[in-house]
Amino acid sequence: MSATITTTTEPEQYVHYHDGGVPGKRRILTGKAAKDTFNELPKIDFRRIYSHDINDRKELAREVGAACRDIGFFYAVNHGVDEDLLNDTFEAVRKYFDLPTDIKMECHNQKTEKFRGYEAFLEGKLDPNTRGDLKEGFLMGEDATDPEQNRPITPATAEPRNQWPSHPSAAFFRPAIYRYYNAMYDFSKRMLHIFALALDLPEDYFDVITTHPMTNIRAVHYPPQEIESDVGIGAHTDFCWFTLVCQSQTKLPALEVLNGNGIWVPVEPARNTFVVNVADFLKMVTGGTWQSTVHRVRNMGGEERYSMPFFFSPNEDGKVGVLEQFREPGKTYEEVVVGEYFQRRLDVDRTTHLEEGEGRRPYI
Ligand SMILES: O=C(O)CCC(=O)C(=O)O
Ligand SMILES: [Fe+2]
Repeated sequence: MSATITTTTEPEQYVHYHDGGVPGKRRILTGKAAKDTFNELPKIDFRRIYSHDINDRKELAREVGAACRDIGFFYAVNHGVDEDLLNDTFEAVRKYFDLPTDIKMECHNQKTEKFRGYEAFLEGKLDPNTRGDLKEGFLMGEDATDPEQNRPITPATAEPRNQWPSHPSAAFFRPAIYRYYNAMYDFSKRMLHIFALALDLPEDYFDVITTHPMTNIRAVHYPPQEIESDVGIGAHTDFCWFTLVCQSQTKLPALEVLNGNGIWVPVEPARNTFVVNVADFLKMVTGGTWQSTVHRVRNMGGEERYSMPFFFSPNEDGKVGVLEQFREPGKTYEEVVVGEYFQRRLDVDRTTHLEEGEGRRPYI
């Protein structure tokens, strides 16, 4: 005779996401199985980034380092970028998205290899399980032919990369975006020093591969979503050193960050505050010790939402590899060419944009 032992096991549940076209999943852990993870983002006071005293900058870096390791996201308060400039940029972004579709479509992003220009509703599809991202956007970035930048890029090219609307009713947009771009660029250069300090490296350690950074602003408009299964932007990681997000003041949070237990943690909108997140290249150099944390947007609060992420990357022809201090003996490590990795990730996004296409335009 044998006794029958029955055990009941809870069905395992997972959160699914796409990381540059590569599907990933994370088990949802609750009760006793739950790990020690974060349930909110720390607020870090960035006044110290402007201090002439290295000890102040190092103290700031310690707080930043802990957030990068444990969360991959934090709020930067007292960042020093002019609040009126940020408000004016939001106003310009709002006005731009209110323009007639044909004026926006003049700069349709499928006309450029680097996806610059206007992206229409549902054309983006970062999570293939959705009907597309419920957002419209405008992407610009490093371009040696735009005089407002007045900076060379690598590899040197005189080919334009950005597209700008030519209609007089949109003339306000380009200067407004450039004021924001140049302010965020300067702040990002300082920010990179803090990340280097947080890794116990000299402040300028990453500067040699960030002399001509790849950069992007994506201005985004998320209408209120009515269908529970929709997303504003599907779950993903960012492919840059780090991202600075300015978001408009909606009553309910819309940006969400995935924690170690597979729970989406809301990012509360806070006035004059940047949301900062570690992205793939910082994860790479730290051998994964810092997290490039998965995030998404769901705009369920019934209000229009606008955001203006600034993505800051190394030089296009730079190479990144795991830093000495994170290498394990006997293991071999390969370097990644920044521009190649970047373009691979961008191409995945661009082809998912082109899937079965009602109203979708071919890449020209
Ligand atoms: O709109 C946001 O708050 C974040 C957008 C985002 O994650 C992205 O554009 O990569
Ligand atoms: Fe993102």
